[in-house]
Amino acid sequence: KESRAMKFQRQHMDPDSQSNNNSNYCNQMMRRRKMTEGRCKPVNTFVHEPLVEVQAICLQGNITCKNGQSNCHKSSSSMHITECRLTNGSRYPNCAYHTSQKEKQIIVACEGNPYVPVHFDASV
Ligand SMILES: Nc1ncnc2c1ncn2[C@@H]1O[C@H](C(=O)NS(=O)(=O)C[C@H]2[C@@H](O)[C@H](n3ccc(=O)[nH]c3=O)O[C@@H]2CO)[C@@H](O)[C@H]1O
Repeated sequence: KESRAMKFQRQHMDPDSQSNNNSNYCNQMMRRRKMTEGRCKPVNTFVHEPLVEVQAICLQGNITCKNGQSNCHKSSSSMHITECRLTNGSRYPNCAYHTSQKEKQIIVACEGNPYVPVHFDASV
């Protein structure tokens, strides 16, 4: 069974590619990382920073998550990210995404021992 930490890495980590303005990046990556099976995941962010940098976010002060839990943490600096957003016209199984690259601080929820990111909450 895939751990929550590994699921976070599968869904949100892409340290090897520069922030991508290739308009097909999201179409390819959402499939490759298995977020278009059964349904098209509506919104997903990939982070183009080293894993250790994203894991270090969990050491930042606690803030409130969208779901009210207080195990969220905000990155101290902005990070290179790519936001994938489903286009209005896309119909499963043809999941078509807008690709937009940004530099924003990110908010993740952390859990476990070791205390690591398990959920992407938002970018600000
Ligand atoms: N505090 C917590 N602590 C621990 N766990 C927590 C906590 N909160 C939730 N989980 C769990 O996480 C799991 C999960 O998949 N949550 S999810 O909201 O659907 C994820 C969002 C995110 O993937 C994506 N998104 C969204 C915005 C954006 O900019 N970029 C972007 O990528 O869209 C998704 C839907 O918004 C679920 O099992 C829930 O129980």
